[in-house]
Amino acid sequence: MSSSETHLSDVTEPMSPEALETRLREIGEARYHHRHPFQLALQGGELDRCQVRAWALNRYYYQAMIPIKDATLMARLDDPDWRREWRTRLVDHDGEAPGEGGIERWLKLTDGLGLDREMVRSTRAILPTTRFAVEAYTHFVRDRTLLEAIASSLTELFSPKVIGTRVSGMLEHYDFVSEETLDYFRPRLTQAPHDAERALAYVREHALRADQQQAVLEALVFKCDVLWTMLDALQHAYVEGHRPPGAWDGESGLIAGATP
Ligand SMILES: O=C(O)c1cc(C(=O)O)c2c(n1)C(=O)C(=O)c1cc(C(=O)O)[nH]c1-2
Repeated sequence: MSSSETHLSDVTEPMSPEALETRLREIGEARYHHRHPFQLALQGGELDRCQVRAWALNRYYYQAMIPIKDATLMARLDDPDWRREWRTRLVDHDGEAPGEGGIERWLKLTDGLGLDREMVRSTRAILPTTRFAVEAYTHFVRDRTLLEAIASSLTELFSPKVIGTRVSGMLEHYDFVSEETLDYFRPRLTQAPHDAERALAYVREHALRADQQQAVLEALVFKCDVLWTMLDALQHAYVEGHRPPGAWDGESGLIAGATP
């Protein structure tokens, strides 16, 4: 691994917006979860049904907390134009009515995998690391500058590619998933590029000083670490077999009639 991948070199002089964007994209290339072994195993068909269920169960907590994170961020935006822009994210996840939106579509994924909704929604069986990582993200957005909070969403610049690879790999390799089960991801392929483009425009416009640019780069590194850590936890518990006490046992909380 080259030093540019392992260390974030300090920003000493202000960069142009183009140079800043290049640095952000380099960070994504080196640190985004498209490189994680669990993601590679998921898309490569190397996981069993229990491991795929564990992924969907844990990722539900991320989905459920994203609108809370975005509501926190929105409350800090004093410009109505930006609030209007940001609120589409809430609608994307919560829908306009019960039964709509991204959280509901994620539950269709966990339904399709045979997981009981009450168990999924309660989040009681998720890994402690999943909880800590997702909370770290929501706290970061609450506590850091607005610029850093917005920059931390920039992982979405890289999500359409990993989603495309994940969906096609899962459809190819697992007979227990279908296009319908993976329907969550379809709208993300248009929502994510729109959201990321707006967040990037904000960052390019507002990160002008060297210290601001440094903070933006570090915010993206932080968010890559959040996503990476969530997959590390799944790898440790469900691939290497070190399941922490209280985490889903791979057997309970299944819908009646689901394949064990
Ligand atoms: O499937 C993925 O790999 C992936 C990654 C990310 C991301 O990069 O944070 C998000 C999503 N999906 C996603 O579905 C989503 O709604 C989302 C919101 C955000 C955010 O930080 O506000 N990231 C992501």
